[in-house]
Amino acid sequence: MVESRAFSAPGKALLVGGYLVLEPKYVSYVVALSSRMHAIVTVDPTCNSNNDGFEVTVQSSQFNDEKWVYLIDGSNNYASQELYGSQNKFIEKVLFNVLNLCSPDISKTPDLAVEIFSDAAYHSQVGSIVKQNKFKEFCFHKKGIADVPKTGLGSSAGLVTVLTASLLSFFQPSFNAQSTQGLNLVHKIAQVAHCQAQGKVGSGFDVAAATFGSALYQRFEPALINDLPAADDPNYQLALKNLVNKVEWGYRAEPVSLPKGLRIVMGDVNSGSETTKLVAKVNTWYKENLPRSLDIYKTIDTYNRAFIEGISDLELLSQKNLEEYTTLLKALNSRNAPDSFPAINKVRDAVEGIRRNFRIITEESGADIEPYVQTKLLDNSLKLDGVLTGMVPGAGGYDAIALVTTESSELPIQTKNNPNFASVTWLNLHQESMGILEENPSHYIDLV
Ligand SMILES: Nc1ncnc2c1ncn2[C@@H]1O[C@H](COP(=O)(O)OP(=O)(O)O)[C@@H](O)[C@H]1O
Ligand SMILES: C[C@@](O)(CCOP(=O)(O)OP(=O)(O)O)CC(=O)O
Repeated sequence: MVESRAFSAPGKALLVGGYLVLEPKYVSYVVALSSRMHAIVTVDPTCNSNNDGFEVTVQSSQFNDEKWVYLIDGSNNYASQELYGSQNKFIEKVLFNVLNLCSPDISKTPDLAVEIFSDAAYHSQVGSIVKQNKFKEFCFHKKGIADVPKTGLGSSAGLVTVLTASLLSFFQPSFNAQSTQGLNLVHKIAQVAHCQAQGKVGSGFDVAAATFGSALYQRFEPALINDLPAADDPNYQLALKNLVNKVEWGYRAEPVSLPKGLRIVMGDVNSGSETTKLVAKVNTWYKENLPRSLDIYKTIDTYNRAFIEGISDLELLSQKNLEEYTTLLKALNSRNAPDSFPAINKVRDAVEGIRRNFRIITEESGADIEPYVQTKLLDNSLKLDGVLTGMVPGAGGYDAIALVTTESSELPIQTKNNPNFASVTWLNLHQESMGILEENPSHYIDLV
């Protein structure tokens, strides 16, 4: 009998903690977004089209029907061979690590098919057409995945996370994406695969958000992944199993959620900044400017924590005194909020402090974290009705702005025909608390 299971995982925006989160001692606040990546794994237990091993076909029909077909013959630590010359490191590394963790018997493994879908906000929608059914809708592009501009919501982290969940659900049928154990398992494998595919160990906040949803995140020690043996080392499998099943990683992913009545609004500006280059420049600046750079990081950390506290104060107020909280939201909508509401001041002062210090780093390091055009855009955004605060998310740069606003702020309407916002596309999404979700596979068929 043909069987299917489906999973989805959210995109991300790092509101506070950029750069600092690369070190385990600093906390960050990452919001999971409603834009989700989806994977549907289908298996016909009687089907095996290749005598030399089993095949895993991963298809992204949204992106010009792109397809990657891997043959796994069990040799060389379950290394896979792509049969038609297409490369996708993210898929390859997920396969490699899931297979090494589960070490299936090749002769008894049927072929697997995985279909990937990504929600619209991950990519520019220019030139795409929408296909939908009663449950889902997706944009279909004429170009392949590498040629469609990204918006920076973490498509590769989402892909790696759902693909890991879907493959684990086949190799470990009792896999439960809602259990702590299931989530931790996906998280570790997805972090390993994502780092290997990227060729670097980032902080992993994007994979954490895809797995656990919105969170206060502190990273694991990078050595955990860096110290794994090479992929073709005979000890790889054992080392991976040990790392995943026995080692305590020590990361923090504590669920958070924006207080009710508030939402996140992402403005896509441009896809112009490369995170790796920005990080390299900031690292050089940091090393050359010690101990002053450490003081700047400590100051930013204090503001980061004040932001987190301010959001939590707002949450508490919404629970304890709904009347005052409702007045606060109304005041925000009519722009005469500040002074009388300490929680608003706390959040705003914190973000101002973070931005001020990143502008110093921008000037001194040459890394355009908050370049002048973004400063202007953010300052103009803060003048709109319903905006609590705003920042350049993640590594910053020219890519995007993130605003925390009231639910009724209607920014697209407020900024229509306003030349100050001509460069901004408001993305249609909201904050989401949940990370990986198991979905109904029948919701992805008959898209027209
Ligand atoms: N829907 C998809 N189907 C297949 N591969 C995808 C998909 N979305 C993302 N990817 C993979 O992730 C890569 C983009 O990753 P990356 O450059 O890290 O961008 P991002 O910042 O969005 O994660 C793509 O080139 C592709 O290999
Ligand atoms: C600098 C960073 O702390 C944050 C980067 O955040 P982005 O959201 O800009 O990331 P990408 O999607 O990888 O471009 C690096 C890190 O945490 O890995």
